[in-house]
Amino acid sequence: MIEIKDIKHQYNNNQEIVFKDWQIENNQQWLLLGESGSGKTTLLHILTGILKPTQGSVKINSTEIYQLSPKALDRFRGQHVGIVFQRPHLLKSLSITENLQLTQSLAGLEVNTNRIDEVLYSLNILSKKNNKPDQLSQGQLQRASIARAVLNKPTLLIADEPTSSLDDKNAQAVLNLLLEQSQLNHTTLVIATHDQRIKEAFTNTYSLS
Ligand SMILES: Nc1ncnc2c1ncn2[C@@H]1O[C@H](COP(=O)(O)OP(=O)(O)OP(=O)(O)O)[C@@H](O)[C@H]1O
Repeated sequence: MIEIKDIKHQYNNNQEIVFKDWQIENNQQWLLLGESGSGKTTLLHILTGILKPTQGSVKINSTEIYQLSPKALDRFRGQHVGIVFQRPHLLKSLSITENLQLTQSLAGLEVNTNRIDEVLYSLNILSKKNNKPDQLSQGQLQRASIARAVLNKPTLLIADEPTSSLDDKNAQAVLNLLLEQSQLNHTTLVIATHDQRIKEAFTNTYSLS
């Protein structure tokens, strides 16, 4: 289970942002909704261990993540949190497989090429495993970034505005991939968006006002 409690955050002297408590059961799929500037990215950063809030607690599988040392938190994030960014952010000088091997090593896990092949196969890009990122199409790159996010079977899979720059057909395809991959890997999915088109696929929503 993932739980946030009594969270408030204040950037410098700006107005404090208050987040209502949130409990997410394992394997649920949630939308995080909110207008521009309401705090979606801030909350995602707090949830993923990137930004320590001014107040409050975040528990992932009963670990209070902000009570971990910085090193332990890095490792915990590598093993328990997968993030799909708006842009892929893969290392250009490495092949897709090498990028994924790095994702395993940085999380303190053994390199497991069978697992890498399995994930690439499930996302239909196994044939690109030895290619560098600039040899992939945009759609294939997005699949590679989803592969990286689910590789270590994280407890929590987060996607920040994954569809906002896509046309209807591609937005639907990416949404389907995220839903499918979260089920396949038994991972809780949280998608932050203000994209009205994808609301129908979700029954669980957390709204920021
Ligand atoms: N590093 C920062 N320093 C100061 N203020 C910040 C910082 N990051 C965000 N803010 C402010 O915090 C508030 C919430 O920002 P946040 O980026 O979380 O919103 P958002 O809902 O993700 O917006 P969008 O949908 O436009 O990306 C905004 O008022 C923003 O100006």
